[in-house]
Amino acid sequence: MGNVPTTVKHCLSYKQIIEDYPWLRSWLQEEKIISDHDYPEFVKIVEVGPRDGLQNEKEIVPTRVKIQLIDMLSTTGLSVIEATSFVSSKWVPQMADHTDVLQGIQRVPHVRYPVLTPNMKGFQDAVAAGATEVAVFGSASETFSRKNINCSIAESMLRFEEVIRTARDRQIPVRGYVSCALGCPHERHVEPSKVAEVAKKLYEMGCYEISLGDTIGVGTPGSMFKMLQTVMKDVPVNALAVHCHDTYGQALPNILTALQLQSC
Ligand SMILES: CC(C)(COP(=O)([O-])OP(=O)([O-])OC[C@H]1O[C@@H](n2cnc3c(N)ncnc32)[C@H](O)[C@@H]1OP(=O)([O-])[O-])[C@@H](O)C(=O)NCCC(=O)NCCSC(=O)C[C@@](C)(O)CC(=O)[O-]
Repeated sequence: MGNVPTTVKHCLSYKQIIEDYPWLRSWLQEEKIISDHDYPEFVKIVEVGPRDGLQNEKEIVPTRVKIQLIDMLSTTGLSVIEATSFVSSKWVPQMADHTDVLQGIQRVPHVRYPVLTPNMKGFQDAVAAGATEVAVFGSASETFSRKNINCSIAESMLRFEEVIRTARDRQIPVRGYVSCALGCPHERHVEPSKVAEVAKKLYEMGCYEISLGDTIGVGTPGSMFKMLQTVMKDVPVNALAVHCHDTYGQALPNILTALQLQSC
């Protein structure tokens, strides 16, 4: 079989391979590389545009436009819309109107509107503004952690632990992000084992879902496959999500790879 397994593992679509080489199906199933279904029957989309998109706009988008955007998104059938972030306005002035945004939107029943909270101050401000779901955001890269949230990975875990514990007491669900899951703007390569370590900590602390972020969009189907296979040993696959930036046009192939792994 030569190096077929490696080829297969890094291919975008197993469906095509099985059509071309039907005899491979049983081997792929035995190796748990595919299941009977090629994709999960249900895919949840967490819309992050109002937060992750608008936080990067050079010109600050007016609050009323943000509210209008979220209200329009609420009518599309999405079940989760990340609305804003309660971070320092000195660091991210684009999100300084977080309270007005959260209080200005028309909440639609069955749509959830989580917000980012990096520490207890962010959490308390978010709850005071009416947040009913929050997300903490860590990193698998030490340098990115310091540059993004001004603390080491270890320190961030202590901050998040307090946020998660307090949120649990108030029955507020917490989602967790791991940035730089497929590469870092400063350290370049990030070991999948480091991603798994941070993801596992967040999961064990009580995050109901861990979103693995390809923060700078350098991932490929191959690196996504390898990283997810490692993380899936430590965190149940049904508690994992991917967050793929499209910097080099690889977001959709990377998401497709993740979906195929999810259905294995
Ligand atoms: C995390 C902090 C707040 C720490 O900021 P810090 O400066 O280290 O905080 P500090 O504890 O030293 O406090 C300094 C000042 O900040 C204030 N402060 C302290 N906390 C808050 C808060 N929550 N909200 C508002 N103000 C806050 C605090 O009150 C104080 O005010 P001062 O006394 O100087 O007037 C800061 O580093 C920060 O805001 N960073 C911005 C991080 C950020 O928003 N990054 C972008 C989102 S992450 C991302 O995009 C990745 C993701 C999630 O999308 C996934 C992916 O793509 O991979």
